Amino acid sequence: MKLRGLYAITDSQLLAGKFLAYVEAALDGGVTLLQYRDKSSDEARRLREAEKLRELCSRYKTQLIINDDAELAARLGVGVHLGQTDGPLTPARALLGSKAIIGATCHSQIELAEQAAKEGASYVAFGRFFNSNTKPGAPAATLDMLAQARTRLQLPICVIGGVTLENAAPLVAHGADLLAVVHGLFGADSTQEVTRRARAFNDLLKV
Ligand SMILES: Cc1ncc(COP(=O)(O)OP(=O)(O)O)c(N)n1
Ligand SMILES: Cc1nc(C(=O)O)sc1CCOP(=O)(O)O
Ligand SMILES: [Mg+2]
Repeated sequence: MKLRGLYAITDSQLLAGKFLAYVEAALDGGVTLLQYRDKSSDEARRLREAEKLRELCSRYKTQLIINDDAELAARLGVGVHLGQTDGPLTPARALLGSKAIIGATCHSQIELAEQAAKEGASYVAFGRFFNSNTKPGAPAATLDMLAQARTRLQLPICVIGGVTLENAAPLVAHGADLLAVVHGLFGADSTQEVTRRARAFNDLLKV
């Protein structure tokens, strides 16, 4: 499967009180990957919420990705996204199997992406491209770096960090396959607006 489209990422604070309604609204508009990102240490809640998301994703034929936690991903039979300090890719690939989607954070370093490709990543993620409400301190990445990465890498490229409908077009023009978005998607006043945004992000990626 070609990984291209909207990559929706959940945020427990932003989605408090409307978690499943907003996620379903996004899925309704079209989501290629949905990442469950919860930085709390409440493991029971994480398992409960991830199970609900797996059910929703299966209904909408969307792939679920768990942030940070390869064991939870293995327990649910879904994919995982690992940052540079979240554990190595090779054992995660062995744990999850050859078909699982495994993503790797590469900040703005193409060498990290080449290494991730060798270790079995399914996609590589670069960022942060713009100011991010969700992760203001993430290291910055540039469009020039993205264009260079596109010429050097065969893997799908994901971009992240402050991505909105207003600023995403140049990212696509410079080689992005997956637009990873928290606020630019879920920071909306209604479920209808979430669905509209999801459709509009996907339109930007149609070739
Ligand atoms: C698609 C995607 N790209 C990058 C990240 C960031 O991962 P990481 O650097 O491990 O930071 P946290 O998200 O764990 O705070 C991501 N989650 N998803
Ligand atoms: C989780 C995350 N990682 C980033 C990185 O650059 O690695 S930026 C980021 C937050 C993305 O949320 P928003 O779309 O609200 O900016
Ligand atoms: Mg992480």
